Amino acid sequence: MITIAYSGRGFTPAQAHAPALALEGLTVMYPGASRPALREVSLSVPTGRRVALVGANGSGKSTLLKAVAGLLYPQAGSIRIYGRPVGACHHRVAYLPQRGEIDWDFPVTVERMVLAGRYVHLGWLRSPNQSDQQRVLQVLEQLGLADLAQRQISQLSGGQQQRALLARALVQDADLLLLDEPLSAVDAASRAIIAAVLERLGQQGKTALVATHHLDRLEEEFDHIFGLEQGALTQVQNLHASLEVA
Ligand SMILES: Nc1ncnc2c1ncn2[C@@H]1O[C@H](COP(=O)(O)OP(=O)(O)OP(=O)(O)O)[C@@H](O)[C@H]1O
Repeated sequence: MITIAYSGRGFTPAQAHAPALALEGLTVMYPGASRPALREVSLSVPTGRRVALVGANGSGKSTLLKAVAGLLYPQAGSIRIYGRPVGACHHRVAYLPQRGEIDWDFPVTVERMVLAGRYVHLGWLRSPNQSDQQRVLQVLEQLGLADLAQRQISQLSGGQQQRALLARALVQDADLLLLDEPLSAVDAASRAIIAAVLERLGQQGKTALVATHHLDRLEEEFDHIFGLEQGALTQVQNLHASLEVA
């Protein structure tokens, strides 16, 4: 057994040498659907890798991320995160939903929205303290959002909204990041910022699974590609010969 430190309520054991994520025969069916949205998907993501999840609309990318985030209950198969079942280490997993799933008219500032990413570390009794605030400001700075901290989220552009969502996921200081279309609606400058963030996460030993339709720079921005077609895994590609997909 090993333990991985995190900046919140203590330590949670991770299984020694376990991959960041391991799916075995994962099958998900939405109520009333005629066929599964995910069909017996098995894959393994080693720690510290950036993985692109690609596929046409409706191929199951969001469903896979939601299942790993614990938002959907699979009909069959297993999900292991650092060797543990979903929910055993929820503070370690940060999920960035598609931009369209957020109510951007909700009256809250960018800073408050991003601060919500720290709540997983607070528990019932602790309010955000100065170090939580500092972490938020640091990430806002990193993502070029510091000047917008006090702006209402309804007043952000699409690309700024996308960066605010990423900021909320980053302040969680999770080890596994599940990012659903973080590159949608972003311009070249925002994309460069997000790519730099992903690279840094990899250097810090963090793992990112990213659903994306942006296929032009996969080789520069990711270590592996997983392809989905109608809910089935069709492609596993190792972009860097020196790396091995488990
Ligand atoms: N809440 C839901 N209820 C019923 N069916 C759903 C639901 N969400 C998704 N589906 C179906 O599950 C399948 C996979 O959808 P999913 O959103 O995972 O695809 P995706 O690859 O993320 O698509 P996109 O690229 O458009 O985001 C599709 O056939 C979709 O219609």
